[in-house]
Amino acid sequence: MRVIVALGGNAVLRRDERPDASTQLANVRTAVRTLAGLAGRHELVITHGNGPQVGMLAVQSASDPGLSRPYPFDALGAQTQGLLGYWIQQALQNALPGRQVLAMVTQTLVSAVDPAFAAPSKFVGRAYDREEAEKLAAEHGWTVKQDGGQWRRVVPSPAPQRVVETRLIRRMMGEGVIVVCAGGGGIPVVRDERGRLTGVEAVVDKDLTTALLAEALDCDAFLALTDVPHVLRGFGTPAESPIRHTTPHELRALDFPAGSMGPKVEAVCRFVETTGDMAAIGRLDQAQRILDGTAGTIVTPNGRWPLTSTL
Ligand SMILES: Nc1ncnc2c1ncn2[C@@H]1O[C@H](COP(=O)(O)OP(=O)(O)O)[C@@H](O)[C@H]1O
Ligand SMILES: NC(=O)OP(=O)(O)O
Repeated sequence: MRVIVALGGNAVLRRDERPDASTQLANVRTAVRTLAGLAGRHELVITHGNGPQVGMLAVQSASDPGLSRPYPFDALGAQTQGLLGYWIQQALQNALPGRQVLAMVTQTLVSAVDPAFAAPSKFVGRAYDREEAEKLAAEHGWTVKQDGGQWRRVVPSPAPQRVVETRLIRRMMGEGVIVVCAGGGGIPVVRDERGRLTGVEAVVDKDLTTALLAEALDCDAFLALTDVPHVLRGFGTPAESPIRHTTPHELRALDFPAGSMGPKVEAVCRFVETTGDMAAIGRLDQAQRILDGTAGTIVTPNGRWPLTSTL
């Protein structure tokens, strides 16, 4: 099977952890144990989040007295692709001697007139209490929003339209290379009327970009891997219960929070609706069990996995 895996931000940096390089690298090495197992059985493409990291770089840039203005988010997104791509690539090379691994810097095309530019929604960086968040917002001109019990900065997150380097990713896969790409949803760029690309101030949702790429690369399965074993019905209520096997239709009838589970559910539904293949949301360390059908929230056109006829 050709499998695309979107590695959640939580896999690299948990909310309760300090963002030291050593902590993130240790988490990447743990994540890669699972990914290396998948690569032994399947053709694998890996994408990853960058919310915590891109927010941290933005804070550093905003507080640098030597700069006349902070670095724009396309540049910060490129930095996170380089850093996380490097860690993932090296950990995979060490885990899979003899396999070719390539972390690519990739751009994601968005529309310059996407309404998301006027309505920031993507959480980046660490969480603050309300007072601190509002103080930082006033100081730096940020928009902040509530994320669970805390507050975080939000930035525009336009819809991904195409991964610019899709053909090159496909070519590398054809050579047997394990490709790491579309990190942080890809560096957001727009194309002008002369075909030239320019970066824009945004952070694209990595699950939505992964769905797009999964389709463009003819993947058989799309796994959105995070820190929860299932999507929960009634999340946060006493009646919450895991959704195990489902359809896009059933999932779309439920409500999910915009900053976290919402885009994941939207991404897996789109992939299944467009391709008729399988997508799933679940815990990173259960990735192979998800593909076997014994873990995670598995989404297929008829709610069955492995796919069987309903006739
Ligand atoms: N209905 C739900 N079922 C399960 N988790 C949910 C649900 N709604 C929100 N969440 C939250 O979504 C989080 C995963 O989303 P997110 O933090 O964006 O993941 P990642 O950064 O790993 O991609 C979970 O840790 C959980 O707190
Ligand atoms: N860019 C992005 O979607 O990052 P997270 O998954 O870390 O939020």
